[in-house]
Amino acid sequence: MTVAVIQFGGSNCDRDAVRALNYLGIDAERVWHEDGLPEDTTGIMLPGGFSYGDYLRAGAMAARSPIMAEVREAADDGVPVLGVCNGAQVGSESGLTAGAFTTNKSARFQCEHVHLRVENADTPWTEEFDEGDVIEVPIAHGEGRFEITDERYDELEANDQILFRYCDADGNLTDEANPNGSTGNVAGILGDDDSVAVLMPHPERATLPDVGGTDGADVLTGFRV
Ligand SMILES: NC(=O)CC[C@H](N)C(=O)O
Repeated sequence: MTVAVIQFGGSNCDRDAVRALNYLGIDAERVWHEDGLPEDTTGIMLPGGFSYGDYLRAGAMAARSPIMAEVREAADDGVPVLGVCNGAQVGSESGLTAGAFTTNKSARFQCEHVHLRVENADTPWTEEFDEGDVIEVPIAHGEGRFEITDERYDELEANDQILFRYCDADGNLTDEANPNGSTGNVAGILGDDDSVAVLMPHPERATLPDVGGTDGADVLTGFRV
């Protein structure tokens, strides 16, 4: 079982991701996007960073790398795919998931710890949790505000595709707890299949006990399924 952590020019969380996955006993390796997916790929992580300097829109250029067609094919075959932060932006820009991540309401880069409420605990990424559980993980982004049409938002809700929402420490969905102004406090969503997920917060930065919190570990274990 090997998780391919795909590195684009400007990715900067690929090493952290491999380290966090390895710490959990999950085999993972960095894969340069031009090299294509290795044969033995059993999971795919799109890591955080600033692919192509976030030019045009964050994730827009990486989404057009030929490897993303392979990622889509693998996702269609049921290979788990997790996009984190810039990886979430790449996932949404490539159509793996709905909506878009746009400039934070503050118009600033924000680096802070946030609380997330588990909205759907019946997915590979959240099966260690119960619905309504609150976890604490870091965010670090300038373009993390989730935007989507009302119609598509209703579809996401109806299909249980909302994975995490920003909340306060008690699980309340307040405006103050929504760091970037995301529609419906949405922090993470599922693709058409629950084996595909994207989220703006960084579970890999909350996995190793010595770097501040371990609440993200149980998200990454989704790759074990
Ligand atoms: N940590 C990251 O992945 C950075 C996210 C992103 N490129 C932004 O600032 O919006």
